[in-house]
Amino acid sequence: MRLILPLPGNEAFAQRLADAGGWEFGALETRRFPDGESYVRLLSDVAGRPVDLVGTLARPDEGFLRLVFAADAARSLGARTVTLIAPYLSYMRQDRRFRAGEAVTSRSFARLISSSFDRLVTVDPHLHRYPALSSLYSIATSTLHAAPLLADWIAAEVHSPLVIGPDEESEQWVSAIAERARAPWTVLRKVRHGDRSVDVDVPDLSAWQGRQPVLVDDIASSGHTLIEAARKLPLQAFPKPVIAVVHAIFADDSYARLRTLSERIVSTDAVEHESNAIGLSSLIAGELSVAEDAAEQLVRRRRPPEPRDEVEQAGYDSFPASDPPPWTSGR
Ligand SMILES: O=P(O)(O)OC[C@H]1O[C@H](OP(=O)(O)OP(=O)(O)O)[C@H](O)[C@@H]1O
Repeated sequence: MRLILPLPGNEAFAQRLADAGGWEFGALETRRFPDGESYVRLLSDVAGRPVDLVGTLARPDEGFLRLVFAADAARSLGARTVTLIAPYLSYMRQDRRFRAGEAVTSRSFARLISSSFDRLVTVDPHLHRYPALSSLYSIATSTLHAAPLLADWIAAEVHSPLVIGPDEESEQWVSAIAERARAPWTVLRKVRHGDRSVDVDVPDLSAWQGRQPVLVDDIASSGHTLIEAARKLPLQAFPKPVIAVVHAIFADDSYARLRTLSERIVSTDAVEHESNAIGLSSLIAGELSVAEDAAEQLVRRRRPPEPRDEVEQAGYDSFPASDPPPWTSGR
């Protein structure tokens, strides 16, 4: 049976995923040594099983090493496959060198993840200049889409909506949501000047007067794109917009600011946030169930297991492990 293992902070989502698929919900122990290094211990038997590490990657720098340590531990303890379930995939926006000398972090991050996992499952990654995750990641990838769920939420909750995307690049995504929600749609024009600096230009929307604007976006990061758009819509005598996003990062005080500028804010649970109203666990569980065989075939080409080291040969590679592990004492 699949084993769902949550990274710290992802327990609630992982539990919903395990429940949706009828899979075992496992546990990891993590802590910091006094010197700041990470300690990771798997508390569930992984040998011979497909193991799914669940960790949304908002604020990835904080937990990245323990994610890799957990994956490598699962692999060296005999997991059949090790999958990363990252409902939000980080480091997708620095997809080229915008200025001389910059690190193209999307490539480096993909290489690091690909070296520890067999497979990646994610939802609406910010694929702007990459055609697909497979052009970036060297492991099996599944890209899932929240657009139908957003559309169904809009159709059920908003009377007479007008679906609005923040920039011209969102046109395809926004039109698909609007079509399913049986609503008209349009896009605004956005120019980004910096991390927290964007201009949003609202074209003449008078043809849709009387409708409830619904701003949709893939990510609310600094929140400034949505803040600018929400500030400007009432200038054309529209009511405050409803806002629906996939990835609710909402850095700094952007959520509080947006609440004053909007009628309602909702998000998927890809990133845990108080605005979460649209669950993704069934979508992901469906993908894991349907694609299980195909995915396992794809990952057969995984590299051979790492050589067992001396500590493992001393007898601590089988479950349950001795408690406490002697080599961690005295640190
Ligand atoms: O909350 P914010 O900090 O404003 O960021 C969110 C916005 O940024 C992204 O696009 P981006 O402007 O990076 O454009 P891109 O499509 O060129 O990557 C994303 O699609 C959102 O529209």
